[in-house]
Amino acid sequence: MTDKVIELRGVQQRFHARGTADGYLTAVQDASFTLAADPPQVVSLVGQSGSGKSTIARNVLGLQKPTAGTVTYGGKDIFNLSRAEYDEYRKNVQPVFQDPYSIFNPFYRVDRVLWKAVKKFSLASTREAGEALIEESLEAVSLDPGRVLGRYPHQLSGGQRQRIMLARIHMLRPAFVIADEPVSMLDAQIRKMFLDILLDFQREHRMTTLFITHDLSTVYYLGGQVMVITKGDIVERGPVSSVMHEPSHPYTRLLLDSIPQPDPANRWTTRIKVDESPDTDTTAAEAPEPRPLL
Ligand SMILES: Nc1ncnc2c1ncn2[C@@H]1O[C@H](COP(=O)(O)OP(=O)(O)OP(=O)(O)O)[C@@H](O)[C@H]1O
Repeated sequence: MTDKVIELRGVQQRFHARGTADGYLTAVQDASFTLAADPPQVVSLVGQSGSGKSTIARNVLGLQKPTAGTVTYGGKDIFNLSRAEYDEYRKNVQPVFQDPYSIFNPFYRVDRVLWKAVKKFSLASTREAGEALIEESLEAVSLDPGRVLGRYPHQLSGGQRQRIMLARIHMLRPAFVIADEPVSMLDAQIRKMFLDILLDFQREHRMTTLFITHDLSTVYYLGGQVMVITKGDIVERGPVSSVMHEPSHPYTRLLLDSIPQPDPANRWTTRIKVDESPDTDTTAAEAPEPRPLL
C-alpha cells in the first residue's frame, strides 16, 4: 500500500457573483471523494458545462483554495504544505488541460516544455540522458521525436500538442493525472489514441487519472469509476457499467438520453432540456495565491 491518496472532504467553492440573491455563486456544493494511487484507477467526473468540474480540478491541483472543506494528500491539507512538500505534491499530481496551446510559449520551441520538466525535477544528470529520456517519452505517446522536436507550438496539430503534454507526464511518472476536458478539441481518431495512452499509463506505469468531461461516451470507453456532477453537486457515483446501465439519478438519465443515436431508424428528434446555471457575473470569493501551472 501507499499513502498516496487524495481526499476531498466537504469541499465547497463559492464565488462572488452579481445577479444572485446572496451575492454568491456556489460552484461546488459539498464534494467528497477519494482518489487512491493503489490500485491505479480511472475515475471520471462527468457533467454539463458550468457544473463545477474544472473548479474541482483546480481545488485538487492546489490552484484554488476551497471556501470550505479540505483537500488532503497523505492526510495533509494541500493548502498548508511547505514549499518543498507542495513541489513534491505537484510532481505527483500532474495536469492535462483542454487547450495545451496556452501552456506553450509561442516564442519557444516545444522542446522547452520537456526540458523544463527534466531540469525542474532533476530527471537526468547529463544532457545526453535528458535527450534520451525526452525521445523515449515522445515515442511512448506515438510521436516521432524527429518530427516534433525543434518545432514551434503553432507548427504542431492540437493532437500533437496534447501528446507532448502526455510525453511530459510519461517522463515525470506522477501517481495522479488530473485531465480536464483533454480530448474535447480532438477528432475521434486522435481522441481514441489519447484515451488509450491514459489507459496504458494506468496499466503500465500505475497512474491514477481523474478524467473530467461532459461526454459520457468517453467515460464509457475509459471504464473504471464515474461521478456525475450537476450544479456543483455529485449526485451519483459508481462503476461506469452500472451507472450507465442502471442510472439511479434523473440527471444521469438525462445525460444518457442526450447521447445522439447514429442509427437512422432511431433518430434523435426530442429536444434536450437541461437546466442552465443562472447567468451571473462572478469573481473569486477568495483570491487564490497564483501558482505556476507546470
Ligand atoms: N474564478 C472564478 N470566478 C468566478 N466564477 C467562477 C470562477 N471559476 C468558475 N466560476 C463559475 O463557477 C461555475 C462552475 O464553473 P466550472 O468551470 O467549474 O464548470 P465546468 O463544469 O468545468 O464547466 P465547463 O465544462 O464549461 O468548463 C460556473 O458558473 C463558472 O462561471
